[in-house]
Amino acid sequence: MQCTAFDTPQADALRVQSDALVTVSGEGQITAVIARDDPRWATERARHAAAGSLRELPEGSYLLPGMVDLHVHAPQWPQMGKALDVPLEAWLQQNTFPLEARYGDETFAESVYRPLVQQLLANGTTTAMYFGTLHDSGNRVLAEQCLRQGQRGLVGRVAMDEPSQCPAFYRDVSAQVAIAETEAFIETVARLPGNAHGLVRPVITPRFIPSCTDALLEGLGALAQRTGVHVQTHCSESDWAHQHVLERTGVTDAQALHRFGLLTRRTVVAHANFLTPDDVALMAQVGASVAHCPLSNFYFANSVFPARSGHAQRMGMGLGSDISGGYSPSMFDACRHAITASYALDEGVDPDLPAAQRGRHDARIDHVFALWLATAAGGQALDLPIGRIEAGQQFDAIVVDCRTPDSNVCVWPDIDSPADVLQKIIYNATRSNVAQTWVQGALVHRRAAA
Ligand SMILES: Nc1nc2[nH]cnc2c(=O)[nH]1
Repeated sequence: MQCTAFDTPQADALRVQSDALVTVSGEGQITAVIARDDPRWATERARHAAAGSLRELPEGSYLLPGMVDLHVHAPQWPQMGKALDVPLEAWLQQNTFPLEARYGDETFAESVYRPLVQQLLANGTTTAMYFGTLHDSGNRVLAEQCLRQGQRGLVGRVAMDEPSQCPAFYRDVSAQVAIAETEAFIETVARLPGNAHGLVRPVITPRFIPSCTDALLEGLGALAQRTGVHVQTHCSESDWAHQHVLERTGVTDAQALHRFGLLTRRTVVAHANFLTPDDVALMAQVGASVAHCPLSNFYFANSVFPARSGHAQRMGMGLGSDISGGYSPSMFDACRHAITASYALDEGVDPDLPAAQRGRHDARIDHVFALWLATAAGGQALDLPIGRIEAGQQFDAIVVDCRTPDSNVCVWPDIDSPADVLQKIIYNATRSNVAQTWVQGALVHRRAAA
């Protein structure tokens, strides 16, 4: 592909590769990114042009790494954009558990998961880490939809067995059953037809400590240690959730998860707003990561996740939409919310306080950091070679077209530098700018012609 590519190899480093040739193997791996002034550029371009394998992006279109959404509740898709006026603990019981309980019905699961995967691809999300439900059949439908539509998916069979927190209609009958079914789902995913390259992966998924018994957490921790598969859960999300775990276990979420064997290099904990300094050090030491969900944090988390300081302390992190605690499927929106949230944390929000006491300074992140969170950092969190446009990475990428007639990204070529264009993309791109979505070298979504 002959294109101008933007990516962020590090948190504060934007890389612009202008008019480069990105070459991709038959297996979908980037084999080289050849700069315009490299002597190989002309010969490689001519070779691909003669073979009919050259794609040239038009003026005004740019290549970006595909978006990595580290936290999506797939069964909550029908609930996106509503029911956000109650606190987390009420929202779970009143709205979310009754909806999630329906996914034993495969037809219903298909009617939700097919458009979900389609819409996320259309928004530029090439990798999603999904919470499913308790139901083997529904979770299999989700994994199959990822495979069929070509999305990189990490799919978790949710485990939750604590009777005081989970209603009888949506609860594992025992820790043993939840552990056995999680293990069976790991096998199911490995054996899915068409999944030989591991495009879809299973995830061990205790919902969060309040909804799991110690026996379940211990069993899933042992399974994580034995299999090495990814782990996802929620951690210290809100005042209520954080206090609940402190009272029940005597330690913080992160420390309890560690004791249970659930904090690994391949663990992603969502939210994590109330991590203590010791928790951050523990996360960094283990190599576990946070799915920063800036939008849903405004509704449920009572605070802003301090991404800048967590990164300074070498803790892994990426971005999550947290559908449907977050109401937007767009990772461009997640980038914007992450930036806005960081400004709110930095400046503070209560005008009655003196300026010096209002905020937590040095908390701001910018659009480059936000793009890094949504791409390279997400890939690093998942321990997968995705998120950058360079040799050795998978060709998971999106083409952003700034000249589509309904674009909110307005570029003036004689005023805007390439870095300005990228900034405008992060602030103003919508789904209508996502012209193409590529996963592992395959074109998996193309915007419909206007
Ligand atoms: N945001 C969010 N937090 C949770 N904590 C436990 N379950 C959930 C969930 O579904 N969404």
